Amino acid sequence: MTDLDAVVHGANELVVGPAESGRELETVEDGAVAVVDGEIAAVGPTADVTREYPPANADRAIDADGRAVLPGFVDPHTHGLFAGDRSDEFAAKLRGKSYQDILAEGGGILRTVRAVREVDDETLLSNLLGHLDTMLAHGTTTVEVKSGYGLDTETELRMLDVIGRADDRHPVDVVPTFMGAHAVPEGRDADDYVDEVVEEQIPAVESQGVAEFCDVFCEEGVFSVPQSRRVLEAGEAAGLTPKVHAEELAHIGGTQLAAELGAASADHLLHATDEDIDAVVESGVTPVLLPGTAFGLGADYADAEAFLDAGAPLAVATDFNPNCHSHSMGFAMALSCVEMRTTPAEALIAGTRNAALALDREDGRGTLREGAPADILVLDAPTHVHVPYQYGTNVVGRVLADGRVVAEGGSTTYE
Ligand SMILES: N=CN[C@@H](CCC(=O)O)C(=O)O
Ligand SMILES: [Zn+2]
Repeated sequence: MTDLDAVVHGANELVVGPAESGRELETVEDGAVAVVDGEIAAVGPTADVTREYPPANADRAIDADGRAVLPGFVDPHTHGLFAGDRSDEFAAKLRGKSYQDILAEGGGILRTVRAVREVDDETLLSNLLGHLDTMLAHGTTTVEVKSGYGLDTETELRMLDVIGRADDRHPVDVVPTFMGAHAVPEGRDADDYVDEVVEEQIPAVESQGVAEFCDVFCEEGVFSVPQSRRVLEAGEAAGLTPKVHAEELAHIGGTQLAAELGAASADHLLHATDEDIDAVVESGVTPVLLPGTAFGLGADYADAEAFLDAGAPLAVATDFNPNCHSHSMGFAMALSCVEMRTTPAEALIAGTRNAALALDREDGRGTLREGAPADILVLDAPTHVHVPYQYGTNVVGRVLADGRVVAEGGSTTYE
């Protein structure tokens, strides 16, 4: 006998996933979804789904009662594991200090590195679990988390170990990325540090099997394109799929590097050119835009429309980190609409199915199609438009991860 985990029925609007065009949504009016063994078993009109899967037979029957039902949000770019407090830098930026000034004075990433090296693993784990709870209550069911606040072999491995432990313990699916090349440690030369990343850190990460992706901060004054290429090629040889922080503060060619290496994603892209956009489309790299970062930096936003018009599977992420302290994909989608002029449907696709593509997830994640993991949101609102429309408000009423209710009314409920 199959185990009918859940039936969610009576949705005013059930979002199945992107329609053929990639920019519009396939939705069902008065929709329902049935979950068997943690996966979507059926999706369609309530009358059809409940005929085959009667809610009375389910472990959990949820009457959406005229609300919207969506796929769980996928956040494909965060630095969600850290220690310390950098709220004073937020205030300093408001007084005119730049992100680069702060980093050059030993603040920013380097300050978080000092804080992470000082605390024990249990503190790191409890910090991350707390952030995952907040993300989950805001509808995120899959999140990528990078290392990169260790900048030495021991601490990078500690971070990846904690990320793995958090994934084992928490209902959010956590995808681990190694980012030893996040900054040049204090007192070190960039080339010399790249040698360490390539010769020591990557082999250690490979031998522990603790990361899936390898990312690099390819940026003026941080790692050049040749240095980034060395890191990413060594990562690839160790089985780590490349990702690139590209053209965030200046244009130096990180996007072309991502295209050349067939990276899973190129992220930030505030200064991407038309040639860069063509290159990501031709090479199948997923562009990940981080509007929360532009918001916090007071920078110009990336040109989302140009990526969409070129046919790219545009993704958005929170970039949650001490410099961009937002856990909320809903806020990222609101900025996507208001500041980058995407439609609410494009923003939702960017934060669900396309975000899953940026993490190389081909299991239907980010959709409610048959066979996909049953990560389901029931909003406290009638349509997906309310996610960006009610900016600053958490409209996620209930969250199911793998078919189990794990958050309700803004709080987690899992055991
Ligand atoms: N730009 C590099 N890394 C992060 C910021 C990390 C930090 O400031 O701690 C980003 O993606 O925005
Ligand atoms: Zn980042």
